[in-house]
Amino acid sequence: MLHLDRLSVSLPDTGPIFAPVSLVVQPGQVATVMGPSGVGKSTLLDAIGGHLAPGCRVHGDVRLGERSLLSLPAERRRIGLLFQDALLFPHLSVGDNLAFGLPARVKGRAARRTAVEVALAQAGLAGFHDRDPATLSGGQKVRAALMRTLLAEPRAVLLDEPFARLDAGLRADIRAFTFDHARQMGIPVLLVTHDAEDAQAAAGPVVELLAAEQFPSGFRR
Ligand SMILES: Nc1ncnc2c1ncn2[C@@H]1O[C@H](COP(=O)(O)OP(=O)(O)OP(=O)(O)O)[C@@H](O)[C@H]1O
Repeated sequence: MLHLDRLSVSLPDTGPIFAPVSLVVQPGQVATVMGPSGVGKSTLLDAIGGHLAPGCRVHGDVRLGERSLLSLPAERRRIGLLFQDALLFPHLSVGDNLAFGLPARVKGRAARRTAVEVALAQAGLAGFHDRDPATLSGGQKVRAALMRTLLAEPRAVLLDEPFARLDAGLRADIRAFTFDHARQMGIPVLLVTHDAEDAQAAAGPVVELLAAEQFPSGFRR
């Protein structure tokens, strides 16, 4: 279970930028965060993943199970991330991108290659191991990047508008593919989107981030 408990973020020179948000995401559930552009949705995900810029401060708490994540560095939180941009490392082949996500305990060239080939096949990308990521279509890139994220066996996944660049028909397919895979892993998923159809398809709780100034005073700590 991913639990946001009155979570907000201060930037280096500001008070909290959005009103505190509380949310429980159960394993296998996809929750949605919506809100106007610039309100702080990506910043919220950065706070959960441990990727805030120096000088930013987190208010409230983020727990995975019973454990607060806030004292852990990003690499120990085991939170998977999937963004709209920079989905794949351009200097690595598609297969090596997926291998990058594999945990160290999958040892040996052959075992790692097999794990990657299985994931590529699951993503409908059999035979794509040696392809340059630049040659993939938008939907193929999202599927490959999702598999890289899931191969790392994350304990929760954060999705920051990963479908935004896809056209409408493809978007529904890739969205279903993403949610199905995340649900199969039985982990909590948090989706940032501007699209009400994304939120409907996610079928989990929806929270709307409000700018802090819309929130009654007395919140600043
Ligand atoms: N490290 C930082 N230093 C200063 N300001 C920052 C920093 N990171 C984010 N911001 C600012 O914080 C605010 C929230 O940005 P964020 O990208 O989280 O919004 P968003 O809701 O995800 O927007 P969009 O929907 O347009 O992607 C913006 O005003 C942004 O410029």
